[in-house]
Amino acid sequence: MTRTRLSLFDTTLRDGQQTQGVDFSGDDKRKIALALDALGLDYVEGGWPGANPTDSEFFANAPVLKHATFTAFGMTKRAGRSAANDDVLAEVANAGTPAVCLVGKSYDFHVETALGITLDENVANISESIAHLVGLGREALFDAEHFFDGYKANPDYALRCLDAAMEAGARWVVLCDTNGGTLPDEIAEITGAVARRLPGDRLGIHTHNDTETAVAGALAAVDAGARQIQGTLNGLGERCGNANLVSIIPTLLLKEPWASRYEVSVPKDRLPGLSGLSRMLDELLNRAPDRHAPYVGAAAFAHKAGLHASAIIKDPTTYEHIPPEAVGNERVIPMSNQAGRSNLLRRLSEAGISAEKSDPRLSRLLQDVKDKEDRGFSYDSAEASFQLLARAHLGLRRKFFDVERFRVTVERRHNAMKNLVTVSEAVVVVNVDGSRFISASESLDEAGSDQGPVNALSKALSKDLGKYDAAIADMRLVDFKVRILSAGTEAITRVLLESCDGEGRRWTTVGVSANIVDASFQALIDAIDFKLHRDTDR
Ligand SMILES: CC(=O)SCCNC(=O)CCNC(=O)[C@H](O)C(C)(C)COP(=O)(O)OP(=O)(O)OC[C@H]1O[C@@H](n2cnc3c(N)ncnc32)[C@H](O)[C@@H]1OP(=O)(O)O
Ligand SMILES: CC(=O)C(=O)O
Repeated sequence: MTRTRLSLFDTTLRDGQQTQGVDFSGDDKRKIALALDALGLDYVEGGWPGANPTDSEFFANAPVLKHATFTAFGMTKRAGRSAANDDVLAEVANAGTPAVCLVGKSYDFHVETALGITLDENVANISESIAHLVGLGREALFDAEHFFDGYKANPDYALRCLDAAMEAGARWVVLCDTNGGTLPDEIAEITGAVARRLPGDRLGIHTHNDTETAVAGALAAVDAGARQIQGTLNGLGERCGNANLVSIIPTLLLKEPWASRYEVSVPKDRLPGLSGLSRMLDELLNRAPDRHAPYVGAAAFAHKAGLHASAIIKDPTTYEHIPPEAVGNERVIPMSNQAGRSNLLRRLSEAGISAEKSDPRLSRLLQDVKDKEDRGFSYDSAEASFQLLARAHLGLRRKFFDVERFRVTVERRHNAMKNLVTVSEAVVVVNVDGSRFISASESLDEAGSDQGPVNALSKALSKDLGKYDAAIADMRLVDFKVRILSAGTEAITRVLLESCDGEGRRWTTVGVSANIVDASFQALIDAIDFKLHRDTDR
């Protein structure tokens, strides 16, 4: 069967940049554009030249893409001037990209209310803007803003706008569900109606995730005749985001009937790079990756329940829709109160700890995990603390250091500049091989900002561990989560700490106590202990 070619258009650097809280630097943009190109996307939209200095500079020093068509974004010209004399359009065209995508109105309400011009003027603006770009030798794309809402209100006018773009030479006209409120069945119905008028591969789809159906809407549009999908990495985008290409790409390559019906520019053998690409974007944005993201999330192949884990060990296809390696992810069998011996054995083997299934210590370990989870511990998240607990039960836990005592004080005082500051001070006394080390630290960073009591404790604890100083020198805390839980009639605090080392490895530890500082200290000790076990066992 001949497969139909779909075009993949990435707008992470434009619509993704419209996400609240996302602010790419020029360097971020370059890294992302090159990574998208390496994955094999057809188009990389870099932003809006002229809209802000970062985008202008990015286009002035454009990355050299090997495969993708580098695309600038802009809007149709304003009424009352020619396309050649519109300064906003001129900046977009002057970026010199091989392709330009222009957004334009296709909803009569928007033309009259947002632009305040006549319906005919808007059609002329679309037509003249696209013709201008084509005259400059550029490939032109037309993003028909609010197309679905416009079609429902006035189908003749919405179609007239598309026709104007097509007749002026647009390579693609893209139906945009700008407000994200159209559900997949309606997207399919309207896209189908348009596709019957515009056969061939010139119709695209651009969905937003306001009803959490952006991916489903994009796929429904393809089924109905759209041949280009616009989307973003990790579903970034205005408000609730755009269609997530990190979900769409593996669906098109691995799922039936999509894989047999359609062909995309991303080769299947590059899919294992997808999880890394998704995490790289989060890293650039300094965001914790979504653990539950389909395909690429750390929990996307985590099998928590005992029944699942037991079957997975016999055959992974029992509880997995695809092999995790296909998208560069990995299987995880977490430990928790939902676990049985199968989870336990699998988890131990992944940690490089061997044990016989009949070993009676395993039952005691399993019971201890369940008892501790009942008291608020969470070994499902805190894999490193689980490994230390398992080592303790199996007689494999080494004693690197002993904490004799610690003290933390929190003080609000005036500093030398007469400003009120809150400062925490911590003192920790540890024993290493019979030698006693006393360390003190305070919570102010180099800029004089208070980083809190746990930071002071962490610095004091890692300040002097004698012969282990070098082994923990590259360690840092990257995430700190606190949750108040109830255990019986008491409120207790659970602290989850995520640590990282110079090689980029991350691990999570847990502490539970009625006292937040004590809970944090337990998690800190586990974090250091885990690193020492791992690095000194290598
Ligand atoms: C659906 C989408 O997501 S489209 C992408 C939207 N992205 C962005 O807006 C991000 C980048 N935008 C910007 O930096 C700025 O809005 C700029 C530089 C483009 C324009 O800035 P300003 O000239 O100050 O205008 P402002 O942002 O206040 O308003 C937009 C103007 O564009 C006009 N406009 C909006 N869409 C169109 C269109 N398709 N064609 C022509 N004009 C349009 C509006 O009517 C408004 O003009 P008015 O104030 O004279 O009514
Ligand atoms: C063009 C665009 O981003 C939209 O209509 O949503």
